[in-house]
Parts: sequence; structure tokens; C-alpha cells
Amino acid sequence: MSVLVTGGAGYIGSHMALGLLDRGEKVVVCDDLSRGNLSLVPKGVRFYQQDVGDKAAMTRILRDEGVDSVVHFAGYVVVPESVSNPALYYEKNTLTSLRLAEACLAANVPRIIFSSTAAVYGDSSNAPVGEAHPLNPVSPYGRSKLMTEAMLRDIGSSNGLRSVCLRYFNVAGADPDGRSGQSSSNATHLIKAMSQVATGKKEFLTVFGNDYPTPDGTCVRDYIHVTDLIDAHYLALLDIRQDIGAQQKIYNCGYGVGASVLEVLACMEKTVGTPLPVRMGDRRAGDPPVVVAESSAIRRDFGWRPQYADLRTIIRTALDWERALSSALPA
Ligand SMILES: NC(=O)c1ccc[n+]([C@@H]2O[C@H](COP(=O)([O-])OP(=O)(O)OC[C@H]3O[C@@H](n4cnc5c(N)ncnc54)[C@H](O)[C@@H]3O)[C@@H](O)[C@H]2O)c1
Ligand SMILES: O=c1ccn([C@@H]2O[C@H](COP(=O)(O)OP(=O)(O)O[C@H]3O[C@H](CO)[C@@H](O)[C@H](O)[C@H]3O)[C@@H](O)[C@H]2O)c(=O)[nH]1
Repeated sequence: MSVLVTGGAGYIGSHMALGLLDRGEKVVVCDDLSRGNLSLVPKGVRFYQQDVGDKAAMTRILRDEGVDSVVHFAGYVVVPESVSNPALYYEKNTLTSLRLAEACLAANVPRIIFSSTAAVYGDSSNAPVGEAHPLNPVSPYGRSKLMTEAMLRDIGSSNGLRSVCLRYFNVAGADPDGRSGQSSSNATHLIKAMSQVATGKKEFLTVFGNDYPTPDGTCVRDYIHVTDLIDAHYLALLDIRQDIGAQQKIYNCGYGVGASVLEVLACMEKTVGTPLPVRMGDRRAGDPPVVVAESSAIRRDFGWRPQYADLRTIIRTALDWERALSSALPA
């Protein structure tokens, strides 16, 4: 049996493909390369350049490859873009996931692990958010993911497709062995942008707002190392394969520690040993002030034990990857 990784040419999906191969799993990757890089797909996986929202094609692939479980990363991830173009996000995240779920039913694939997000909570007013926190996304991106969770829940109850929805907080860092990392030169993520500034690929960092109700006025986030996130997925895969318990399980993936934009900047400057060029800018649309995880459930239920829960490690691995990144990679 093999595991299908959708979006496996992207940042997190490529780490998942590596993590599965490292654990001796057979891996199939489907990615339409709309936002990914073929060079990130590890050798040793079967690759299809394929829109995962094409139900007929996906049904064929699931059957032909003997897939027993799907790990679904494919989607669009830029919060401000979802504010300016919501329809794109409902199409690429919600509709595509619906078609993929239908393909799973048609091909009798009984399990899916879904990339959800802390953005489903919206403004969490300073306290760490647990899974039972009110769901009030402030961006179309967050809503597109919340709708997908609900769809999977209903399809699970009525048609037997099991799901684990993992709500990631801010994923950053790179494979400690240097095999993958954030490779899109257009990525909007803070630590990526800082790494580009630190390596001279970007002129300066803009801090989006310093008048938030936080200790230093900049937004606070819970940054989680991508390798710890992949461990959480593997534990979720082991759990879902047992076919026991609730049809849908939902877990936060974060460390429960917040860092402000200025704290992340200070850590990056310490790592590179020099101040970075920075400009203060306006607030960015769709940004809640504080998003920090309460993540005891996944530790308790799956025995998740993060290995890289340290901002310096996250920044060092991101920077190592940025330095190694070939300028030949497409955007
Ligand atoms: N990066 C984060 O901090 C973060 C946080 C929370 C949730 N997530 C979720 O994790 C998942 C992966 O995020 P990422 O940071 O690796 O993004 P990414 O953009 O690097 O990867 C997404 C991949 O999906 C592919 N893709 C998009 N639509 C597709 C389609 N219809 N068919 C086939 N392939 C398609 C893209 O080409 C790309 O390779 C996303 O679903 C995202 O919403 C990411
Ligand atoms: O050049 C930059 C980039 C970001 N920021 C700020 O840094 C913080 C983090 O931003 P970013 O790294 O873009 O992440 P988020 O907008 O918090 O969203 C990420 O984290 C969410 C979960 O919390 C995921 O759902 C999203 O996919 C993922 O992009 C925010 O306050 C931004 O305003 C800056 O000040 N300057």
C-alpha cells in the first residue's frame, strides 16, 4: 500500500514525502506545480503532475497506486491573497478538497489527513487557543479551511471517510539534513522573508504594523519547525490506520510559545551577527494580533514530542536552506 501526498512539490508536502520515505513507506505525490517546485519532490516517489481537484483522474491514481491513506497538503496558502481574491481560495482549498474526498470514496480509500490551520480561530485575544476555542476565521483563507473540515466531518459521518485535521500554527524552518526547505521566492512568510533579507536576496524587511495590542506592538505567532510537524503527521497516520475512535479527529500543531515579529527579527539578527535593514509598514489585511497554540491534546493522544522547539533552531535551519538554495529554482 502507498500513501498519497498531495502538494508534495510544496514546502511542507515535500518534507512529508521525505519523512515517509525515511520511515520505509511507499509514497505517491500529486502536485499541479502551480505553486511548487519539481526539484523538491524526493527521488523514490511516484510523481504525477496533476490537479487534485480532478475527481476522475484522482480516482484512477488512487486505484492504480494502491493508496491506503491520503495526506492532503495541496492548496493556496497566502492569507492576504485570500482577502483580495476569496473565490480563488474557495476554489483551490474548499472545492478541490471536496473533489478529492469524492475521489477517495470512489476509490475506497478510507482515510485522509488534512492540512488545516490556526487561521480557523481568528482573533484569539492573547490566550493560547485549544481545539474547543470558538471558530471565527478573519480571512477567506481561514474560512476555506474551516469549510473543508466541516465537509470532511459530514462525509465521514455519512460515508465513512475517516479524517484527521491538523491545525498548523506558523510552520517554519527546514529539513535539518538540508534536503528541503521553503523554496518559493515569492513566499510571504516572515521567517522566509527575513532569510531572504539576511542573504541579500531582498533589500529590506517590512514589519506589518507595530500598533497591535501586544507587548511590543507587533503580531505574536507560534512558530513550529516543519520537521516536528511531519512527526505529528506520521503519528496521525499511525493512528488513523487503526480505524478506531472518532471518524474525525482535530488537533492543534504548535508549541504553545509566542514570538513577536520583533523578537523573531532579534533572533535572526543574532544568528547572522548583524542588524538587518527594516522598515515599519502598515498593518496587513487579515492578520490577527496573537495566535498561539494550546497543544496538549496531540501530545496526550498521539504522544507527540517535538524535537526542534526552539526559535534559534527554526531560524538557523531556514537560513541554512536559504543560503544553499539554488538561484535556478523557479518562483
Ligand atoms: N506554511 C504554513 O505556515 C501553513 C500553516 C497552516 C496550514 N498550512 C497548510 O499546509 C499546506 C501546505 O502548505 P505549504 O506552506 O507547503 O504551501 P506550498 O504552497 O509550498 O505547497 C502547496 C502545494 O500545493 C500545490 N497545489 C496547489 N493547488 C493544487 C491542486 N489543485 N492540485 C495539485 N497541487 C496543488 C502547489 O503547487 C504547491 O506545491 C496548505 O494546505 C496550507 O494551507 C500551511
Ligand atoms: O514580511 C513580513 C511577513 C510577515 N510579517 C508579519 O509576521 C507575522 C507572521 O506572518 P506570516 O509568516 O505571513 O504568517 P501568518 O500570516 O501568520 O500565516 C501563516 O500561519 C497561519 C497559521 O497561523 C497559516 O494558516 C498560514 O498559511 C501561514 O501563512 C504576521 O504578523 C505578519 O504581518 C511581517 O511583518 N513582515
